[in-house]
Amino acid sequence: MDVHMTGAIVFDLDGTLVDSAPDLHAAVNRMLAEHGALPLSLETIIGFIGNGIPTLVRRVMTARGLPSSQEAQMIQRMLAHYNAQPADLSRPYDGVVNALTTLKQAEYALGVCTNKTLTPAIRILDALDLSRFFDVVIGGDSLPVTKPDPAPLLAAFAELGADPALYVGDSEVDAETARRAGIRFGLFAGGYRKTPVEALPSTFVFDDFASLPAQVDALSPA
Ligand SMILES: O=C(O)COP(=O)(O)O
Ligand SMILES: [Mg+2]
Repeated sequence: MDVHMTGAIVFDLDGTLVDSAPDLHAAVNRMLAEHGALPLSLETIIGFIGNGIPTLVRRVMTARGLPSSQEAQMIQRMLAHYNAQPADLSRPYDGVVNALTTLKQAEYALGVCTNKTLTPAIRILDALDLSRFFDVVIGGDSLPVTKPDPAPLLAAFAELGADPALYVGDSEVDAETARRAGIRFGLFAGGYRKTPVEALPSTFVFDDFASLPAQVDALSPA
């Protein structure tokens, strides 16, 4: 990889670096069971991921017809369940560790910008031995606003202090965030997106992390 290419790359977490839906699903169903409500399927929960845990809980409550007066308490219970077991079932996608290793060796500064609450985000990165790659992690509660507002992504790049080369994410929210931030976007097609890839603005699309370093190398200098 050419030295002149080196800059900063920021990654989304859920559905991009890590297949985290199984632990979110388990925590949701533990929370629902406490309230005497029926469980929801993994597929349903995947459709609710992308805008952070408070929004996930609101979507779950709507699906189960639970009164919004219980919202604050349910968000608190969800966080308690999820923080206790954030990475029992979650795994990095194939090729993620090798791709991060290659990009780090090429002296890219790497960061994470997720809408997931910061505490479980850091616990997951630690549990899956991914924290060592990242110099900054911005969570859904790090700033007063969340993605698709561009502020969290711009804050991640500002902390990294290198030229923004690329944002990598899996969802509609990520594509919109990159567009509003004016930063190139690599769309991982293997995550939790609901829209066809053609409908989302991206610099490139990839479905295998083994191909990511070469895609980054092919970009013009940041
Ligand atoms: O927690 C969510 O809902 C989404 O998290 P993400 O921004 O890492 O995809
Ligand atoms: Mg995501």
